[in-house]
Order: sequence, then C-alpha cells, then structure tokens
Amino acid sequence: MPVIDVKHPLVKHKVGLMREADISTKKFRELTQEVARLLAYEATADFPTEKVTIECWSGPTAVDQIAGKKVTVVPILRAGLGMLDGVLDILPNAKVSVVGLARDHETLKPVNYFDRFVGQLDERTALIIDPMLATAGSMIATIDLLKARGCKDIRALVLVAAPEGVKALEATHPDVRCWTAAIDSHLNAQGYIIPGLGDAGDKIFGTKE
Ligand SMILES: O=P(O)(O)OC[C@H]1O[C@H](OP(=O)(O)OP(=O)(O)O)[C@H](O)[C@@H]1O
Ligand SMILES: O=c1cc[nH]c(=O)[nH]1
Ligand SMILES: [Mg+2]
Repeated sequence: MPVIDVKHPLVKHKVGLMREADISTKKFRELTQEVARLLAYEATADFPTEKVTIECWSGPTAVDQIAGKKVTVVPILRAGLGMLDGVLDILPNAKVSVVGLARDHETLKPVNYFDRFVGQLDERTALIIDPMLATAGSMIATIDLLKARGCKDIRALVLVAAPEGVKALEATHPDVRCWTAAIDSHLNAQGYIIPGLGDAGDKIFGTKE
C-alpha cells in the first residue's frame, strides 16, 4: 500500500492537537517537528544495514551501520521546511535537496519556482517532506523531478492526506510509499483538506492575516 496511515498512538495524539483552531504558531511548529520525527522513524524501518568492525573498548566488535549513500531529505517549500529539523534529528547526516512549489489558488496546480538537488540521486533514498497532501499535485511534481534525475528509492512523509490525493498519488507513482499521520475526509471547493489543519505554510511561517 503506497500510502501508509501511521497508527502509532503518539502520532494520532499529536496530529489531533494540531487541529485546534486557535493553536499558536509556536505549538504548531513544535508539533510539526515532533510528528515529522515519528514519521521519519517509521519510514526508515526497512533501511538496509551492514556489519562493520569497529574498535570497541573491549576489542574489535561487529556493529550494524546503515548501508549505502546518505539519504537526501527533500522539503517542499515553504511548509515542508517546518518538518525538516524533526527529520534531521534522527538523520543528522542527511543531505538536503529543496523544491519550491506553490499551488495556484485558482487552478490548484503547483507552480515550480525553485529547485536545488544534491548529486548522485540515482544512489540515494529521497525522503520528501510536506505537511499536506491535498490534490497531490505538489507531491507528484516533486517525484517527477526526482525520477527525472534518476532517483529510484523515493519515500514521502506528510502530516495529513486527503483521499483524493491518496488516490492520485497511488495511481501516478505506485512505487512511492508515503507515510501519513492522518487520512482525512475530503477536499473542499478551494482544495483545502477537511477537517485538515488549514493552511500549514501560513501556520508555520506566521503569515496568516
Ligand atoms: O497536494 P496539493 O493540492 O498540491 O496541495 C498541497 C500543497 O499545498 C501547500 O503548499 P502551498 O502551495 O500552500 O505553499 P506554501 O507551502 O508556500 O504555503 C502544501 O504545503 C503542499 O505543498
Ligand atoms: O488543506 C490544505 C491544502 C493545501 N495546503 C494546505 O496548507 N492545506
Ligand atoms: Mg500554503
């Protein structure tokens, strides 16, 4: 199942707290990081490891080490930046690629205004982060960019997904797994997730009037 609804009680509890209408910017930011950290833990559970021998205090000892090239985390600007520190808490050596996309409010289609990828994407796992999967247009566009650069192991973390976005993502990129803290009811006429979180970018950046 490419979209995975993470059932962990901590995840469900924390995403529930994020739905409070009058939540402060501080609290919203903190919870975004906390849920991101927990989703990253789930999404890395099958990372391959290899044995390496290190010099332990008691002599040479075989230990497990994550195999392969360093992961690249891919925040989708702006809102994805809100999840970045949480993910880097558990992947402190990860490299960061950045994709700037903004949804056109009329068409709901993503407009690409920036991208900067790290090298050797064909050898890395990419972990895309964005709090919201609404129509999935932004996520699909980001996956398209990564695949065009040869990336083969692409995973995504979102806080809240709409069923419409889940369907679109699974149909377009069935090889990409996406971990979500919640799958909500539907999208409204403006393309916002219901009940959702509102505009996650505005809440993280404090730009809501
Ligand atoms: O699945 P979609 O229909 O594409 O919608 C989801 C996108 O919309 C939001 O970003 P927004 O365009 O509001 O930009 P922002 O992060 O700068 O606020 C959100 O962070 C996703 O990137
Ligand atoms: O509900 C939504 C949909 C898109 N972007 C958001 O920030 N929230
Ligand atoms: Mg926004």
